[in-house]
Amino acid sequence: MSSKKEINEDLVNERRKCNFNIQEVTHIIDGGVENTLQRKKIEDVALNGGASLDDVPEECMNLRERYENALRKSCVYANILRNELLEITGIENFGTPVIRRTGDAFFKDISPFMLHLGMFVPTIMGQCTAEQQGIWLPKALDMQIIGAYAQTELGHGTFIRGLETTATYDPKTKEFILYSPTITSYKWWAGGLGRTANHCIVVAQLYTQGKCHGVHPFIVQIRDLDTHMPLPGIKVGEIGPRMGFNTADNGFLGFNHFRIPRMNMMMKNAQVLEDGTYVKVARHGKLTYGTMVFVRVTLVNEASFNLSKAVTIAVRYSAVRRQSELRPGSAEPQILDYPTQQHKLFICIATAHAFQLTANWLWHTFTVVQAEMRKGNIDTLPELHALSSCLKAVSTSDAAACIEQCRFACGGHGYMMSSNLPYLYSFVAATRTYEGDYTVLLLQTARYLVKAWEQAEAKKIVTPTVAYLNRCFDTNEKVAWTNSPEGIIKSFQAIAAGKISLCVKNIRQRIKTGMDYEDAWLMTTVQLVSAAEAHCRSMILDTYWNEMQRLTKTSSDNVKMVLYQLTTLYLVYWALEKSGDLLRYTSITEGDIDLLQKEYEDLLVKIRPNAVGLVDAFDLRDEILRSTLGSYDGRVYERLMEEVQKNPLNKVPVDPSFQKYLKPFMKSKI
Ligand SMILES: CC/C=C\C/C=C\C/C=C\C/C=C\C/C=C\C/C=C\CCC(=O)SCCNC(=O)CCNC(=O)[C@H](O)C(C)(C)COP(=O)(O)OP(=O)(O)OC[C@H]1O[C@@H](n2cnc3c(N)ncnc32)[C@H](O)[C@@H]1OP(=O)(O)O
Ligand SMILES: Cc1cc2nc3c(=O)[nH]c(=O)nc-3n(C[C@H](O)[C@H](O)[C@H](O)COP(=O)(O)OP(=O)(O)OC[C@H]3O[C@@H](n4cnc5c(N)ncnc54)[C@H](O)[C@@H]3O)c2cc1C
Repeated sequence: MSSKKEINEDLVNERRKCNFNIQEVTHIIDGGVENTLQRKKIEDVALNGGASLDDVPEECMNLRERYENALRKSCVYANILRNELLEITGIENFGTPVIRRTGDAFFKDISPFMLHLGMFVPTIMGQCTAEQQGIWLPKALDMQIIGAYAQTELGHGTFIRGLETTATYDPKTKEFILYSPTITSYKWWAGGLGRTANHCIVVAQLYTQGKCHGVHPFIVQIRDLDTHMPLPGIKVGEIGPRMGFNTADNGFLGFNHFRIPRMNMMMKNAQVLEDGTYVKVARHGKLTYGTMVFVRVTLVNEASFNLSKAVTIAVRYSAVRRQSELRPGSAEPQILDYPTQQHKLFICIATAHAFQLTANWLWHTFTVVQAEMRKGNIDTLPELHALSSCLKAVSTSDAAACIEQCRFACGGHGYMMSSNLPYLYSFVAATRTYEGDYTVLLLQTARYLVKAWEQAEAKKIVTPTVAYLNRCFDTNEKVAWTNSPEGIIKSFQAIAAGKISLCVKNIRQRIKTGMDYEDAWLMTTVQLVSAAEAHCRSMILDTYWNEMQRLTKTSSDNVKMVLYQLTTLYLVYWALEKSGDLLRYTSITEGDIDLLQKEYEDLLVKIRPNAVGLVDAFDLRDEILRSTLGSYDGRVYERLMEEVQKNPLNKVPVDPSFQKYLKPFMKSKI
C-alpha cells in the first residue's frame, strides 16, 4: 500500500509503459489545442475552491438534507457561472458540455438548476420573439428567475399531441387561462419544478376563438418571488424518490384556471393576436419541438462524457487491483491483465471516443441546420430530426450498458456509491428514457428511412446520411465482404439497407393482405427499430473512422497507431456483435468470422500497455471523477477507508437502535 502522497506503484508502471503522447490524444478528444486550453481555463476558475463542498458524502444524507445540500452548492456554482464563466464562454456557449463537466465536480447526483440551464434558458432562446427574449433572457441568465420545463404529464410523455393541459385565450382580459382538467393532465417529472423553480415553461393545448391549435409553449410564474409560496391556482410539489436524479426535485404541477398575460405565450413560431386571431409564423409544424432536438444533440456528448468517467475509474482500478493466481504460487496479476477484463473495458474507451467524435459532428450539423433555418430554409430539419433521434437513442443506450460493464469490472467495490459508478449509471440510464424514449425515437428515424428508401426506389437522390441507399438499391446480391475498416462500414450500410428494404417489403405485403397502412406499420415496428439501429450504427462507425483519420493526419506515429488500434477494435467488435446480420447481408463466411475474432483478441493485447494512458488522456480531474476507485493516484484502499470515517453510522460505537430494538428482541425469546 502506498503512502499518502505517493502514486500507486502499479499505476506508475502503467504510465511508464505508455508509448504515446497523452496530451496529443487529449487535444484530439477536445477538438483541438485551443479547446483544451479553454476547458482547462474553465475548470481552473470553476474548481478553484476544491469544488465538492461536502463533509458528508451525498449518499449518506436523507432526502431533505440531500436536496438542501444540492441547492446550497448550486448557488455557489451558479455564482461562479454567472460572475466568471459566462464571460469566458460567451452567452452562446452557456450551458455547454464544458460547463456541464465542471458542474459534476459539485454534484454527484444532480443540480436542481440543471433544467433551468439545460432547457428553460434554451427554450427562451429558441421559442421567444426578440422582444420576449429581451424580457426573459437577462433575468433567466442572471437567475433572478429560476425555471423548469414542464411538458410531460402524468398520462402522457411520449405522445405530445395527447397532452391535456389547456391554455384558453380570453380576449376580454388579454390573458390565457391555464387549466388541468383531469388527474392525468397534471404536469409530472419536470426537473427543478418540485421545490426550486419559481417559473416554468408549460406546454399546453392552445384554444382561441373556440378552436384548438395544438400544443404550444408558455412561460408561467408559479411561485411568489419573495415568499416562494405557490401562487393561487397553482398546485405544485415533488414526485418522490427515484432511481437517480434525487436532488433534481422533479415535480408535479396542476392549474386551476390560472391566468397569465397574452405575451407569456412563446411567440416565435406562432402567435395569438389581441383579438384572439391565431397566426402561424413557422414554416414547419414541429419547430415548437426545437428544444428537444437541441437537448438530444447535447445528450450524445453527455453519453460520451459519462462513459469516459466510468471507464477511467474502471481501468485505473483494474491496474491497481490484483486478484487470483495464474499458476500455483505465482504473484497475483493485475486484473487488467485478464483478456476478459480487457474485453469489458477497451470497447468502453473506444465507445467514448466514437460518441465524442460523433457528437462533435452532430453538433456541427445542428449549427448548420440552425443557420439555414434562420435564412428561412427548413429543408434539412427532417434529416436533423432523424439523425438526432437515432444518435440520442443508441448513444445513451450503449453508454448505459458500457457503464454497467465498468461497474461489473470493478467487482464488489464498484457497487459502492463512493465508486461513483452507480450514480453514473442511474444518470445515463435516465437519458435512455427522457427527452424521447429509445424505441420511440428509433421509430422516428425509421419513418425517415422508409421515405428515403421510397425515394431511392424512384431513382431520386437522397440526403447525404442515407446516400448509401442509392448505392445499395439495385444490389440483389449479398455485398462482397472485405475485412478492412472501409469494408466493415460498407457491410454495415448493406445491413441497414437490407433491413430497411425488408421493412418496406413487409409493410407492402401486409397492406396487400388487407391491412391499412397504420396496422402494417405497427406490425413491422420490431423490424423498423432494428433497421433504424443498423442505420445508426453504420453512421457511428463511418463518422468515427473518417473523423479519426482526419484528426490524426498530423499526429505522431505512436498516437496514430494507438488510435488506429482503438478505432479498429470498435469496428471489429461491432462486426462480431452483428455477425448474424453480416452472414445474412454480406458474403462473409464462418472462416472470416474466426479471423475477425483472432484480430479482436490481438488488438486487446496491443492496446493493453496503453490502457491507462488512454484513460489519462480523457484528462478528467479527480474532483470531476469523484470516485474512491478512479483517482489519478490510485490510492483505492486508502480512499475506501477514508470514506468509511465519513459515514454518519460510524460516529458512535453503539447505535442507539441497539437499546431500542435489538437488545429487547434478543432477550425476548430464550
Ligand atoms: C448548476 C447547473 C449545473 C450544470 C448544468 C449546466 C448545463 C446543462 C447543460 C446540459 C445538460 C445536458 C442534458 C440535460 C438537460 C436536460 C435534460 C433533462 C431532463 C429531460 C427533460 C425532458 O425529458 S423534457 C420532455 C421530453 N419529451 C420528449 O422527448 C417526448 C418525445 N416525443 C416526441 O418527441 C414526439 O411526440 C414524437 C416524436 C414521438 C412524435 O410527435 P408527434 O406525434 O407530434 O409527431 P408524429 O409522429 O405525428 O410525426 C409528425 C411529423 O413530425 C416529425 N417530427 C416529430 N418530431 C419532430 C422534431 N422534433 N423535429 C422535426 N420533425 C419532427 C415526424 O418525423 C413526422 O414527420 P413525417 O414527415 O414522417 O410526417
Ligand atoms: C429522470 C427524468 C427526468 C425527466 N425530466 C423531465 C422534464 O424536466 N420535463 C418533462 O417535461 N419531462 C421530463 N421527463 C419525462 C420524460 O421526457 C418522459 O418520461 C419520456 O419522454 C418518456 O415518456 P413516457 O414516460 O410517457 O413513457 P411512455 O411513452 O409511457 O413509454 C413506456 C413504454 O411504452 C413504449 N411506447 C410508448 N409509445 C410508443 C409508440 N408509439 N411505439 C412503440 N412503443 C411505445 C416505450 O417504448 C416504453 O417502452 C423526465 C423523465 C425522467 C425519467
